Amino acid sequence: MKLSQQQAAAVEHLGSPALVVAGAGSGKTRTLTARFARLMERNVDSRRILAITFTNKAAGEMKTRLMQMTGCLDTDFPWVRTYHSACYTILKKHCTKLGYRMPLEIFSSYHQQKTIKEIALAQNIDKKHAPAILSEISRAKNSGNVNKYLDALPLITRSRTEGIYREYERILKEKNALDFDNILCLTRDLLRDHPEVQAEYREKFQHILVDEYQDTNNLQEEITRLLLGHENLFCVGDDWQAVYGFRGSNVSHFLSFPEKYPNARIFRLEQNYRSADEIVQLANGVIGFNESRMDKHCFSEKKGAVIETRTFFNEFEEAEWVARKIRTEFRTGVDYEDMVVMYRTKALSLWFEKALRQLQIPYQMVGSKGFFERKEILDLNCYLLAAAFPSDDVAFERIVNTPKRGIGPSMITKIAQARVGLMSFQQSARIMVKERVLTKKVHEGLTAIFELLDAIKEMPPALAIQEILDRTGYLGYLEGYCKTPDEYNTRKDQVDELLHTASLKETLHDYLEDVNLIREDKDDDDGGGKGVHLSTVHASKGLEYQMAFIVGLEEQLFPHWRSMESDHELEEERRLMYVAVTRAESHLYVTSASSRRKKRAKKSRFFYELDEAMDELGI
Ligand SMILES: Nc1ncnc2c1ncn2[C@@H]1O[C@H](COP(=O)(O)OP(=O)(O)OP(=O)(O)O)[C@@H](O)[C@H]1O
Ligand SMILES: [Mg+2]
Repeated sequence: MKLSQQQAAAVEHLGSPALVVAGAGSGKTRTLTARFARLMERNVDSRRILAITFTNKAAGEMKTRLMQMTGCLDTDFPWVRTYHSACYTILKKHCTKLGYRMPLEIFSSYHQQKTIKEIALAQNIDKKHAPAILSEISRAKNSGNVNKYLDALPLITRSRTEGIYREYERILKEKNALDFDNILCLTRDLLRDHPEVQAEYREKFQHILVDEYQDTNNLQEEITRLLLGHENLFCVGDDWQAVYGFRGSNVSHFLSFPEKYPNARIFRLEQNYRSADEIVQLANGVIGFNESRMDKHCFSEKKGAVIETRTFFNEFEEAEWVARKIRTEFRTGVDYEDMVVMYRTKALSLWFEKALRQLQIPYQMVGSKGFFERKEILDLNCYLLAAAFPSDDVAFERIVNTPKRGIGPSMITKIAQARVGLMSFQQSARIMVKERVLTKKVHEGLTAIFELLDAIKEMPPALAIQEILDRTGYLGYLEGYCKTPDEYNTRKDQVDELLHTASLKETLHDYLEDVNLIREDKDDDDGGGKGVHLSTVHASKGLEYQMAFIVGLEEQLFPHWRSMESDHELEEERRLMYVAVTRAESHLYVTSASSRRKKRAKKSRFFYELDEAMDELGI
């Protein structure tokens, strides 16, 4: 792999922690990957290098790259992972030390929300607060110090959040379950409180490499420090691209690297190898509107970008223009996979999906956490969960009357009331079936469910799903549920997709583990699909495309209304804009609509800033 002098210097550096600070497209990820391969040449065992990526997709790409470079196999790189995935592997091995047992269940966001709502109900708190409370809890955990975080909340929010938090954690523990944040929390506890475990991993990981370091949160930082038994830490990042502050990431870890590691070497890369210089300069112009930022010089030797800003009458015209443009460019030889349509919020994707479909242009959604949250996918996965984890009340409650079997809410209450001690819904229902205390219809319905759950428990996941479909007549039910044949076809396609995903795993537990780790990885896609990418800006991080469309550039949308109150948040939005612009290699189109959902829409301040920067650059 070709490297510049600066990149090579970073790759070769040994003997102290190192940080590569550089703008987008300057080859940070490439440098990190090259360093991995170089360490192998120096006889470091690839299994003893921990390389942290931001998404599962990025981990996959890095592994593929490494395989090409070294001729090794996928399995030779077991520790090229996201924080969550690496921590989960550590936890699985040692969870008994924390009072858990295998198999662990990972709570999906559906499970989290249901559980929080129920607790809120029991504590007389309006369940409409549940989502806010859940994200507060999540931020508290990722802050690294829950109590301190809660203490700093306004009194009312605090008492409400704290009460729910404690009960929520109790339930998780009782169910031997984790949520996504607990994967990190518990790994930290494990490493902190169990010196022998810490020693094991300190000895194991001879080198630690971290990509996208600017978006590390406190907990991840703490885990990294606990794992680091030496000075072989290599981080790369760009403070201009810190865009996860809203989720508790803390760019100060990045900025204070030199203080934390006084003997650290700082490397800077200035040349952008991705984009044409006009795009690089435009991106610099955009970020220039932010007050707080490190200074960086970025340039590119490539010239001749196409940059265009456009405003349309409404969202339909905007989407139609984008779709037509995509078709025209495709005809001139640009592959669909080299094009991306980026938006600030996922809700915007609809219009573009529709316009692309109309022109029969293939597309794929990047970062659509939607898949595992779709009704049909949740239904089927909850069957699998209920089979694998009889204590999972959320899953059992969802499937017990889906498809309808005459087991309505009052019956569910009855089952719930019959529980004693730590008994789960499912256990309670099983006892009622055994004791024959139910009406004929309910008895038969439950019996059928239990026969099904018992049958699929040991099956490979794809077979298990097929069995569920066959025995419950699920597709017939789904057809009745859908309002149009079109909707049914889409949902049916998702079920096929699920069968395919499931067929890649051998055991039910492997499958569920994977689903839950990926499901929560909000920036993942199903990988390898064909077509134009549709993506949130967040999910586009680290990726590159010949041609990029940034759409919906209107006030309230981008910057997002929730982030318009403080300068601090507004700057994060502007960094997001910087991320978006720097995805483009040679073509950049930026669009807005004057009216959206029949309401007047105001052009985004970023739109004007872009125009201003373009004027200055004479583009
Ligand atoms: N020395 C080089 N010579 C040629 N191409 C390079 C070189 N370094 C990087 N590239 C290419 O430039 C592009 C951007 O590199 P990379 O994705 O590693 O940048 P990055 O700094 O990680 O970007 P981002 O900040 O967006 O994550 C890639 O296509 C990469 O292969
Ligand atoms: Mg990168």
